[in-house]
Amino acid sequence: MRFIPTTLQDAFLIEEEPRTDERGYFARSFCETEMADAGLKTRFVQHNNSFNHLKGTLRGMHYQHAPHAEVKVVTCIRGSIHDVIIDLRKDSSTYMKWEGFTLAAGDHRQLYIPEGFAHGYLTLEDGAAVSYLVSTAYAPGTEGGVRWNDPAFGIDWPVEVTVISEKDAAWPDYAAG
Ligand SMILES: Cc1cn([C@H]2C[C@H](O)[C@@H](COP(=O)(O)OP(=O)(O)O[C@H]3O[C@@H](C)C(=O)[C@@H](O)[C@H]3O)O2)c(=O)[nH]c1=O
Repeated sequence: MRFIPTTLQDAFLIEEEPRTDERGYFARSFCETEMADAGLKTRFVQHNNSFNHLKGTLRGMHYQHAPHAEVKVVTCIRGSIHDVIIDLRKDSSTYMKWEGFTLAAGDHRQLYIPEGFAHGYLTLEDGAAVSYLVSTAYAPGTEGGVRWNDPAFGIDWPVEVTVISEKDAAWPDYAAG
């Protein structure tokens, strides 16, 4: 596995290193030893899947407040998505910065998202599916969100947002502290 720094402190792209032969390939997508050596979290308590009928579906931007903050490791397992993370850690050198990544089925890439980040994604094609590990149990009362088009961040989305939940369309403007 390769751990590629992003522009955001402590967030990484994880690249698998497939070994190919006439049958296809073998690749490690999770390795406790390699991830611990890279300083990453290795204990996860949920493995979630989400499927989206249509291109232009946006989910996010979500986080859980401390002490329920989550590390997430996100993979696109069908189609492709544009995945965006925002660093909301006030003590971070990259506080309030965001970065977007295209993830596609079969690209051998995962996005490692630290605690204290908001996370969301936009589907780039119909039928896109996402699979992700989370390090902390779902705690609905502790959920927070940033609206996808909040001017405080000015996130650049590559396709039009056409499907979004009422909850995600209504997150209030971010109050920077
Ligand atoms: C996230 C989650 C939701 N649910 C329920 C609540 C609700 O009835 C239904 C759908 O929930 P949501 O609308 O919040 O699902 P969704 O918008 O897909 O939420 C997810 O978005 C992405 C971007 C993330 O980063 C995830 O952490 C998670 O917040 O599933 C669970 O039971 N367990 C869970 O862990």
